[in-house]
Amino acid sequence: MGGEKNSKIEKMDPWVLLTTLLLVLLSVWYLKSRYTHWSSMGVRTGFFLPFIGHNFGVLFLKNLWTSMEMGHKKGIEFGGFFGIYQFTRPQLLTSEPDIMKLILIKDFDHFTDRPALTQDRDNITSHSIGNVTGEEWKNLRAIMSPTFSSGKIKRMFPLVCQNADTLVTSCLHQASKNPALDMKDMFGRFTMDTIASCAFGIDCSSFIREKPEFVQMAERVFGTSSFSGLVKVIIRMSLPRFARVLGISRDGPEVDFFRNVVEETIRTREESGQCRGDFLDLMLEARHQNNTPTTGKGKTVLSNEVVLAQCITFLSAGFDTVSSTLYFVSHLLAQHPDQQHRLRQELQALVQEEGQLTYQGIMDAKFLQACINETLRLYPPAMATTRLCTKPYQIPGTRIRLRVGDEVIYCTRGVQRDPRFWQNPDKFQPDRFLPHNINNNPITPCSFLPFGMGPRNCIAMRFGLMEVKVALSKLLLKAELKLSPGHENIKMKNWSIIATPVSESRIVVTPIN
Ligand code: HEM
Repeated sequence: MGGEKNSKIEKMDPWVLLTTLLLVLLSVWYLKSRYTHWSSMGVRTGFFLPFIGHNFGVLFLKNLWTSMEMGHKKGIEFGGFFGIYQFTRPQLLTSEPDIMKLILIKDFDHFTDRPALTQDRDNITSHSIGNVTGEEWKNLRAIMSPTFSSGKIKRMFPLVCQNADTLVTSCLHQASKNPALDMKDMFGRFTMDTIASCAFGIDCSSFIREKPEFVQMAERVFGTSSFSGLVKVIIRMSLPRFARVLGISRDGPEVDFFRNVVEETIRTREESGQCRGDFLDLMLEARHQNNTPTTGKGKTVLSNEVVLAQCITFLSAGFDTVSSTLYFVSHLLAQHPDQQHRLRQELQALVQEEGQLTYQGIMDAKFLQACINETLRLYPPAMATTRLCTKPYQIPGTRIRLRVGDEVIYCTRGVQRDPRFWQNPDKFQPDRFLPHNINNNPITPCSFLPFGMGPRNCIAMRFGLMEVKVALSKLLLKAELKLSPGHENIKMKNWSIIATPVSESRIVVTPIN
């Protein structure tokens, strides 16, 4: 047998042998040059596999948030920095708020971009404010920011109240048959109706109609809440050419559906001059202002295609974040009836004072804000904050030199439960966010950042908070929330990029007389 093998090798074409040897040597050289990136700067990496890098963690760990928390702990164990390879792409995880403060705020001009979800310019997402880079992002953010000012958000208060009233009526109606309601589903419908109304200018009526077309198409946009969705995102981000070959970076039919909706609405509004005060109106207003900046190519930034990209972004960035937060806060209040009682008293006092819930009353309510902050600390919907190095950067006090394209990751969930910055980090204690407690015990900068931080934070923070505050307040004024047997603990989807409760997450809703 051995002799047969030797004779096979002897018979091999010397060119084949030479090419194989060359390929092996090239692979070794390539891997060595790739995988010494962090060790050459003294950053520890722990165990990883050639070509796959640290991605094996995603395959063997139970869920995404555990991997985030482990990453944060590794960062602490390794002296503040954990060098990661996403396949061969280097990512630097830091566990230190001081470093993140430099990256997100002080030295932001070196980190203006976020790793793009897709680099394919044919994909509508590539025009999204969350994805565009450099000057294009600066221009777009400058145009869009006024759209999210408190004055403009206030104009949308009645639209949000209308949808919250429908949510409460539907909850009470369903609770009269079975009080253990699937609140993930109810909050999902409220959020969907609100985005449909505020971003697309249409009435979705998802409480009345079973799965309207808008909802079916929106669900395709949220394809990231499964394991396969997560794998697609990783491939799109790390291996864009491969993603193109596989056809997973192309727009799906849902984009055509939303394009038709947006173009039709724009046409109707331009013809009729009708205004609803929603995001679409505000973007059209910005477009019609003479001073609309242009891109380097002389194209208007807010073309129909760009407006469509932002509407789809509001849908993807604003759906799970808001509906999950509503679920988490309701669950935590059902778990802590004393805190629920305190919050209801604050809301009842507001109504007594003003005769009804007002925008200002809700936005100024201190204990309401504290309960939501504490929920967002324990369950931040976006589990990590990421930035891309856009200008070479030496991290002060270290040997770490970041090159253009290197990625920095910070585990929001890890730092927000880090005992170095929070007492009783896993306990729900809204009081820690009351103004007098913050004055006595200030929050470490960058240890609480559910909406990100710095110039590229969540542009819609005020709007998202308003949605959560309005829906929660209206619900608590009409109903008591209690834990449902079998649903005592929050169960989360394992592979959703946005922290999301599993389907059929129930809470008992009892009307208050
Ligand atoms: C509770 C609700 C929400 C939470 C916790 C949340 C959280 C976040 C976070 C963590 C980021 C990244 C920030 C950073 O990198 O520093 C972000 C960005 C963003 N969010 Fe939100 N978000 C919420 C609601 C919304 C809503 C309702 C919308 C749209 C209507 C929205 C639109 C966006 C957009 C467009 C960006 C990208 C901004 C940019 O790159 O300039 N978010 N959000």
